[in-house]
Amino acid sequence: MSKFIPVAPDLRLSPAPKLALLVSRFNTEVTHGLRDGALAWLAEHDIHDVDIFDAPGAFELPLMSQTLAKSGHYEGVICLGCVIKGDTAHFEFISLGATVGLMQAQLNTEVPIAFGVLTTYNDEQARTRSRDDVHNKGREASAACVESLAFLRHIRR
Ligand SMILES: Nc1c(NC[C@H](O)[C@H](O)[C@H](O)CO)[nH]c(=O)[nH]c1=O
Ligand SMILES: CC(=O)[C@@H](O)COP(=O)(O)O
Repeated sequence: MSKFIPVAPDLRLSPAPKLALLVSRFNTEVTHGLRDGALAWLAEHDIHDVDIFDAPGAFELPLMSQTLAKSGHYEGVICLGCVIKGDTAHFEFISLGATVGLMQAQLNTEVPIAFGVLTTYNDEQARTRSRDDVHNKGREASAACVESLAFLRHIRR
């Protein structure tokens, strides 16, 4: 018979993990909202040991996050960014590069790398996902990173 194995139901980990938060400067008014949401969620879960780094844009996130993950200093990396559709195909390439690159980095390093990158059709969609409320996607990225690393701790113990 199958059984459900809850690994860390309340996501309060002991010892608390050290994390890296990598924040794209492109569309800063949005990415800083994501950053604040991510940090708020972490603080609510007693995670305070977080090093914050800037990235120029979403396209740079894969290499920079892979380097952070490989450094051995961090148990998880949370990437935050915002790509908003413009007039050209640029949006598709940046979004695809970031998505595929972050997945590759996560699998290459076996360190959780959260994808907190908005890929929206307009400014309003980006604003509603980066406000100081429960819909903030930075909060979601922090939760995903911590849940993944709780799982990895449990399986690798
Ligand atoms: N247009 C957006 C970008 N573009 C910049 C790229 O991410 C990159 O920094 C540049 O191509 C140099 O390599 N970045 C975003 O994060 N969001 C955008 O909407
Ligand atoms: C991510 C984008 O598409 C945007 O910043 C670039 O705009 P455009 O396609 O109008 O050059």
